Amino acid sequence: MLFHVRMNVNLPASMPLEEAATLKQTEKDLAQRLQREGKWRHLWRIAGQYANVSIFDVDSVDELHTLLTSLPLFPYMHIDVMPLCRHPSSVRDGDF
Ligand SMILES: O=C(O)CC1=CCC(=O)O1
Repeated sequence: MLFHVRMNVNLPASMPLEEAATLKQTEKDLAQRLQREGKWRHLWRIAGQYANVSIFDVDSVDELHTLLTSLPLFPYMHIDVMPLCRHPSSVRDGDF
């Protein structure tokens, strides 16, 4: 199942820089592991914003929920999820 996910990150200004750096590094390590596993298929920065657009390929809504809520930055993100299905006019076979 494919999901389009938008994540807007909003770290509190009061957060110590070292704590923010550790959170970002932990997030990066997990995000890169999930990309290598094929779960996090696309990760794009939205230009000019501390936000990303991602495509996840997971087995269920529950798996997506577990994955998103386990992200180290989850407490500091606003997340919007859109489930995707195949467009009848698409020329791709789904393996993008
Ligand atoms: O910087 C972001 O958009 C939040 C984030 C998601 C994966 C990652 O490494 O950072």
